[in-house]
Amino acid sequence: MPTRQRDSATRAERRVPRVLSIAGSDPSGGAGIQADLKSIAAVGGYGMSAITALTAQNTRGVRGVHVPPAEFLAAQLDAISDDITIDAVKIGMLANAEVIAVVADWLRRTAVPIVVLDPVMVATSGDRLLDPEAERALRDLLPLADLITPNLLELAVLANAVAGAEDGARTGDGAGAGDASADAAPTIAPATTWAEAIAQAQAVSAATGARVLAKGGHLPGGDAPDALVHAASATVIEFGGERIATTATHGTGCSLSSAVATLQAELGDWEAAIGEARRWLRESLRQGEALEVGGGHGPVSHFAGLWSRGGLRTAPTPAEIADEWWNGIADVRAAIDDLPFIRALADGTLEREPFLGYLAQDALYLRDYARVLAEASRLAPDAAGQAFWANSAHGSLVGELELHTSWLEGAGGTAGTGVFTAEPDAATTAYLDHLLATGARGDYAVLAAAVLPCFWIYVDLGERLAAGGFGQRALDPGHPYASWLETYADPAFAVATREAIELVTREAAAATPERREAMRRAFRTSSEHELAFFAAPLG
Ligand SMILES: Nc1ncnc2c1ncn2[C@@H]1O[C@H](COP(=O)(O)OP(=O)(O)O)[C@@H](O)[C@H]1O
Ligand SMILES: Cc1ncc(COP(=O)(O)OP(=O)(O)O)c(N)n1
Repeated sequence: MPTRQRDSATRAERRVPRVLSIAGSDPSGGAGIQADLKSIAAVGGYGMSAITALTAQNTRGVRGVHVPPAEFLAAQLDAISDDITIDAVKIGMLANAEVIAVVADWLRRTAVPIVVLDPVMVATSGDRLLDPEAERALRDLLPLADLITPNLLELAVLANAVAGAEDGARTGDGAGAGDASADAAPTIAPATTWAEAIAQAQAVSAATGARVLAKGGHLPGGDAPDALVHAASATVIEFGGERIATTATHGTGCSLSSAVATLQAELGDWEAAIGEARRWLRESLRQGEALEVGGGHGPVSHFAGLWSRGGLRTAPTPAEIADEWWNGIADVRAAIDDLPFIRALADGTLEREPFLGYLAQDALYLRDYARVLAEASRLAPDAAGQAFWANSAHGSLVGELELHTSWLEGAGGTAGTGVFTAEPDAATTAYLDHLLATGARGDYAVLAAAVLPCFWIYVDLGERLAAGGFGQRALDPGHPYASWLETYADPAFAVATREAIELVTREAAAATPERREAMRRAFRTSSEHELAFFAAPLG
């Protein structure tokens, strides 16, 4: 047998591999192309399928097989490869010698970097699914694969076949599958020990040049090991694992091989790809029975892990989150608008004492707010977030405190020394406690949501004050607090606020529903503190 010389470990990694399954259809959805497409998607690939055969089967067994003309399979394969770059191919059920010839011809013409061949040859009952001619054709296809993934029965057939091909040896109780004169397939004598299975895998790997994944799903006992065997490098990598007690094992071979093809295209490392595929399959096996599909051997639950970790609902977009959060504090915003402090600030009737008291509390607030922003910068997952919050911390300290100091100098709070001596009131303390505690909990997303209302509510108020939303007096240059009101409408702060909203809502869109809800709660709580803060001077 010719061997295939290539080293797939050096291939470039692909984040979302484009993976083609060449396999039969299982209308019950547990095996064949249906299982392959689910598996490819579940482990992060883009799945495609060229159908070799249609079966009529369910979880209890196969009732019939219809094989469309082989030329139509060739047309499917060419349609895909003429247009799409294929990162990996998984080959499953190949119904007859003609179909195998089409696949072999297409593989030789198409430079697919990764080929995983699951030799679907024997039903779990032990019945042969391929006639002797097809078995011989399949044997010739083996060297075109990078990885062959037989179960114990198939491994025994392949080992007999390669032994028969090399020395004409007869094994089992009949002619080897490689014997062209044999019309009836011999009874299969699968390995009875794991060591024997590994020896068979070594023989198949040596004869084909491909790696062989010997699968222990059909072994008796409490273990379900697999072993990656590569004769050329004399390596045997074992993957141990307890057998999972479940009847939902239909399509495990299909699912594993397509997951391995996908992960190999992403990771470029067979051991890592198989290890990850097995972890995913075992998680899916554990949840299979919960699907309650069929009365026989049901399917594995291909997406169980994703569903439990990522949820089932589509995540809202950042813009939708912004709308939801902003509308969710409409009551708080309306209450702020109605505050005597805001009304009096707008129409210029606010007494100087409560105004300066407000500024003093604001200055105290901003000092710790800057610390909280610096903590957000420290926790930010990327440089953009890190820089944004660090700049904001700087702006909060320098810009705002300078302005406050210029208003407060000599006004009692600073005693003319420039050193601020006022004490934080209850509203300021409560607000800062909330922010500092959120920062101390170390969840960046929740902290970022908590600091957002101070940007957003402030800018919204400033823009509406500047637009005359609270009366024309706020626009009058003779207004007693005109220079202060100008800071509310600072365009640079509006730009920073838009950036803050984008940063936070993008983080929320990528978060789990639970985390997003924690963010929303933090945002709402800070908004309520904003209300209390504005209410305090006249409260
Ligand atoms: N009950 C089980 N518990 C854990 N792993 C299993 C179980 N049944 C099958 N597997 C795993 O599923 C994969 C497919 O194995 P196998 O059933 O031997 O192949 P096939 O589906 O081709 O007959 C292997 O990784 C095997 O170890
Ligand atoms: C259309 C089709 N292809 C393959 C199989 C067998 O799948 P496999 O994953 O090897 O199956 P189990 O023996 O684990 O069920 C099939 N049934 N149908």
